[in-house]
Amino acid sequence: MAIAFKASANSSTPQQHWLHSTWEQHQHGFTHLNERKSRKGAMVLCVRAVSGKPDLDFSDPSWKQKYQEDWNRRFSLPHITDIYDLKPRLTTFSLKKNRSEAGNLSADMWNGYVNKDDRALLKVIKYASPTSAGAECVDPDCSWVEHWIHRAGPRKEIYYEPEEVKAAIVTCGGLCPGLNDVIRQIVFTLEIYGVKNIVGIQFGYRGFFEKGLKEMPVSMFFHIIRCPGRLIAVLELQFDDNLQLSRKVVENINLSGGSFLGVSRGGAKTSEIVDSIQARRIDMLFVIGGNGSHAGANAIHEECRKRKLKVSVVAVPKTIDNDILFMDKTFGFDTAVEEAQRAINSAYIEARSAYHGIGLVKLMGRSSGFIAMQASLSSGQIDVCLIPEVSFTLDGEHGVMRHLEHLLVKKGFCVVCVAEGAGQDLLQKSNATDASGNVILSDFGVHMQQKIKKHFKDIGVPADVKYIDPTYMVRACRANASDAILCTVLGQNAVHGAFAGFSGITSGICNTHYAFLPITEVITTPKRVNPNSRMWHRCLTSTGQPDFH
Ligand SMILES: Nc1ncnc2c1ncn2[C@@H]1O[C@H](COP(=O)(O)OP(=O)(O)O)[C@@H](O)[C@H]1O
Ligand SMILES: O=P(O)(O)OC[C@H]1O[C@](O)(COP(=O)(O)O)[C@@H](O)[C@@H]1O
Ligand SMILES: [Mg+2]
Repeated sequence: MAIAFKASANSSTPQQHWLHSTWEQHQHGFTHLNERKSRKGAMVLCVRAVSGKPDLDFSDPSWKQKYQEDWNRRFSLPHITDIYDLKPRLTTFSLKKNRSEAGNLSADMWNGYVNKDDRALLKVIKYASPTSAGAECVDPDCSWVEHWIHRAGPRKEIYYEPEEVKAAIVTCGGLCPGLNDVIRQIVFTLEIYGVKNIVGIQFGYRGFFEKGLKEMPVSMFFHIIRCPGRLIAVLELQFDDNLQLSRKVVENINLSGGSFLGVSRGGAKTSEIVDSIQARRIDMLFVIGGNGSHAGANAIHEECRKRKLKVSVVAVPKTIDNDILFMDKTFGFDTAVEEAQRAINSAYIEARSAYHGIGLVKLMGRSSGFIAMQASLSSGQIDVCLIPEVSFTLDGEHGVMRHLEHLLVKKGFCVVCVAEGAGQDLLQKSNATDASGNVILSDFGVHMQQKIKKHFKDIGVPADVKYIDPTYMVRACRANASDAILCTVLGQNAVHGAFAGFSGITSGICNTHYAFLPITEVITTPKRVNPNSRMWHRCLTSTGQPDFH
């Protein structure tokens, strides 16, 4: 496909405008309803939250139009034609196989492609008041404002010649159930377009430049070994530079957890990565990762633009923490919640069977308590759930300890679930970070265990504390059915996005619809549990716990 550069490249990061972040403030409960009440009254502070940006003037009759224009601009998808004069060609992705008719349309008219102007609404509730549970308002009157996002899926026209494409896949950050399902679907879909040159990058971004880590076309064997009472399939990988990723190679990788390509933290050297992309002549890069990986993917996308490389960088959000903005959920989260049930159930059984038993479970979630909240809700066995988004006190009349005393009197036992990032304000801070720059948290689970033991000893009440920290067990496993389906759609859509010519985008499920979003918009801050949301209130209803203040 012939390429001509445009005279002036568009600015590719439409962001940081006057309205930026108001939506996030609301979506993530930065103004806790109780805090608002106790300080100035709910109405006043909610308004303060949305009008935090000085340029947001609601007395301007055209504020809504300006807001929506700004929104549409922010959520427009960066495209390779922003820097190239490039004509599309008809897609090679055919939906018409063996199809004679679809609904009322003749076979000729029906094509099943997503129109480039198709949009989905991100939010569908009209809140009557800023005090409504979970209200996400733009202005003090909670006016109805449409937030449109782009629909994902195959387009009729594409911007790459499939036979000339070299596509690369990389998985970064921590493990997450479903990584292999996404890799597999990306490979399948690329092949259906007609791509023959597909490679895997080993062990995250460092696979681009670290010596000894080559592109990863591999051979794969399953060995069956027999343990007492059961058969275990062990995946053995053999590295061979001459093989390509193909349907045959990845066909069964979804049967095991982890990442077929390997993952790692750190090693985000954008310039070296793009050197490597250039040297390897990669046209499409699929980055499967969380917030950090997305920031890296966007930096790669920007650098490719700067160097005027025709490369589509498309991300797929992965994280068991479910902490990516705008997404209904990220793949792996459901599975992690399901796995967490085992730990909670064991803690319940231990506590229930002991005299004054107290079960304590710590679950992953460094900045967001979604896993702890959902696992508490789904298990129905939790009496107290503590998450990073909601502050609490341990001591005193309204503290957690007093409530545990009360539970022992009332029920004879209790079970507590804490998120990894909870109660950090009660612990000594460490300045340590991991290789990716994520802060290493103090261990609240261990602190809580010691605290409970000491408290009951001090007051002379026997308490049998059983602490369970399942750590990696909630994520080092195969995706469940619901996550496997999500992975399938997201992986396929990522390929559709790349062929449609987008770059610097991610593929997600938002308000039940599959969508493409600019990466810049999803990485502004981690998504967090909104303490004013119905879901958190449901969790409180279920546990029966009071406010610990
Ligand atoms: N702000 C950033 N810009 C560029 N790359 C980043 C950034 N933050 C993290 N990365 C890189 O992304 C990769 C994954 O990040 P990490 O935070 O470990 O996991 P996750 O993607 O799951 O959040 C790492 O290689 C890391 O170096
Ligand atoms: O020990 P590791 O591998 O760094 O992983 C721990 C972290 O992984 C997480 O699951 C999040 O990982 P990601 O950010 O990679 O999705 C956190 O909940 C937890 O703090
Ligand atoms: Mg992260």
